Amino acid sequence: MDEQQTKVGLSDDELATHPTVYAADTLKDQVAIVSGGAGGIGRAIALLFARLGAHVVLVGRDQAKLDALAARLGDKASAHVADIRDPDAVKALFAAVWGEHGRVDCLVNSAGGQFPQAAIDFSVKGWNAVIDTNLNGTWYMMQAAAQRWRDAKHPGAIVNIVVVTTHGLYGIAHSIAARSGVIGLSRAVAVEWAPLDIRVNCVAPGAIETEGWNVYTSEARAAYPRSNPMMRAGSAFDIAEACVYLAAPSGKFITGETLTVDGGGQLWGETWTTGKPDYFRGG
Ligand SMILES: CCC/C=C/C(=O)SCCNC(=O)CCNC(=O)[C@H](O)C(C)(C)COP(=O)([O-])OP(=O)([O-])OC[C@H]1O[C@@H](n2cnc3c(N)ncnc32)[C@H](O)[C@@H]1OP(=O)([O-])[O-]
Ligand SMILES: NC(=O)C1=CN([C@@H]2O[C@H](COP(=O)(O)OP(=O)(O)OC[C@H]3O[C@@H](n4cnc5c(N)ncnc54)[C@H](OP(=O)(O)O)[C@@H]3O)[C@@H](O)[C@H]2O)C=CC1
Repeated sequence: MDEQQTKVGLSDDELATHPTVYAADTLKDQVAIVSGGAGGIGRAIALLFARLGAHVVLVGRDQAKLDALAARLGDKASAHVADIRDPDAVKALFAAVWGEHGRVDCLVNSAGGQFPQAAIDFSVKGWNAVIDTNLNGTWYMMQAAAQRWRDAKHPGAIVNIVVVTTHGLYGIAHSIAARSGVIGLSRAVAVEWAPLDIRVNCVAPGAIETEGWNVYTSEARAAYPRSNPMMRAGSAFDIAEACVYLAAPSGKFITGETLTVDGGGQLWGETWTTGKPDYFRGG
């Protein structure tokens, strides 16, 4: 953890007024569950989905954080505390939301994260914490959403926020493993759940400036904007618009796909979350 716990990324006011390509009624009357909904990327998603007409159910572990954002959004949002790693809590969440709204149209899984560390030093507990959060937790949410949609004969769309697993992100091998699992899982159930009219896609963000970056040192963070050919970081709003694209009718013929939003970082550039080892500096 860095000593500098600074505010990074766009403010709520900036997110709420950022120009968008989408029409104001794109998600009219829909209900969207957003895990990690009060986090950096999740709150951008929540603010945009609400702007486009959806009611957003914000999910996380911190009631006060969720309540603060829900208060800002008024009747466009509600706050539900749940740890996605607890399958019973996840079931209770879906029961409560269906009971309250009688529908869910979309699930965005943005809850997740990891700590940066050389893989060779991972403890069993640390490995399990990251796999449990990012793979198991995401799965509990996906399955609970799909079971409800099947039982109600209601169509649905899932968008899983993952990381770029192909190239260029070092120091978080546990998370790469978990997210590769989510991408594979999404491709598998995209087929199994097509008969249920459920689409499942992923968004893989590159370096997106959010408060989530506070788990990295200032040295590592300073290099992130130079980790792609655009030579800048992306914003949480870029990810929010990608999620709308996949969740809304614009994505109606897309399933099992991973949309990478990384300024080309998977093609050129490297991200060392633990600092670049001398070995790779050349010389
Ligand atoms: C461009 C860059 C890419 C950016 C990508 C992003 O995602 S940005 C957004 C990123 N946002 C985020 O990543 C935020 C979300 N991240 C998190 O909530 C946590 O990182 C979590 C996913 C591990 C969950 O943790 P949790 O709630 O389960 O609990 P816990 O904290 O108690 O840890 C459990 C165990 O893990 C181990 N361990 C943990 N830290 C370290 C460490 N520094 N060192 C070594 N090991 C560590 C340790 O074994 C610990 O147990 P111990 O030894 O304490 O008994
Ligand atoms: N920012 C970036 O550059 C990138 C981010 N990502 C991924 O995008 C997603 C969102 O990241 P970002 O918004 O930046 O990070 P944040 O840390 O800001 O947000 C993550 C959110 O997840 C919630 N969360 C974590 N664990 C749990 C849990 N067990 N149950 C419920 N909620 C949980 C946290 O809320 P609380 O702690 O209150 O429960 C937090 O609000 C993450 O999966 C991240 O790894 C991927 C690539 C790059």
